[in-house]
Amino acid sequence: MSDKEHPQDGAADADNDTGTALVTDSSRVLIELDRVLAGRKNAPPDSSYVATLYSKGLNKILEKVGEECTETILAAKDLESGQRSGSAEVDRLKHDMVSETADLWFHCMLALQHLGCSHEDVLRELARRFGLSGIDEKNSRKP
Ligand SMILES: N=c1c2ncn([C@@H]3O[C@H](COP(=O)(O)OP(=O)(O)OP(=O)(O)O)[C@@H](O)[C@H]3O)c2ncn1[C@@H]1O[C@H](COP(=O)(O)O)[C@@H](O)[C@H]1O
Repeated sequence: MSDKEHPQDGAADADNDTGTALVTDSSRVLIELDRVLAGRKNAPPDSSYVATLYSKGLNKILEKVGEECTETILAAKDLESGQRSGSAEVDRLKHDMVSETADLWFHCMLALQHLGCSHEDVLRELARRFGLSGIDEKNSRKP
């Protein structure tokens, strides 16, 4: 089912130019994607990829997060070992790394939405940590 068949998506009906414009505003694309993910909760289970994963439940969503995590690790290893290849090959390996990371981020956002959280909660946590040394932050987690 296309976005046109999900009226709750609103701006997702826009053409590919919108997708290109969103790349220049990284928080905007997360906001728009979260809005689509939230809307899919009311969609029939077999009407889209996201609706299908919601209907299959948390274990299936987490299985996808795990798969995408593994695929991201493999892409990172391939990119590192291909660094001395020709530039066209390095470009391809970088593209694979970015693509797998996008899959991972997407499925993490889906897991967050399924559990009543959103990317904004994660951004707030990153903002809270910003400027705090990793060692100090780790120590602050200890009871
Ligand atoms: N950003 C994404 C996105 N990134 C990755 N994917 C899907 O995530 C899946 C990645 O899993 P795999 O690489 O394992 O591919 P697969 O073999 O097809 O998956 P399986 O059959 O193994 O489950 C692919 O089906 C991708 O299409 C995404 N699907 C949807 N979105 C966004 O979510 C919106 C809603 O999607 P629908 O619910 O499908 O309309 C879309 O408009 C997009 O903005």
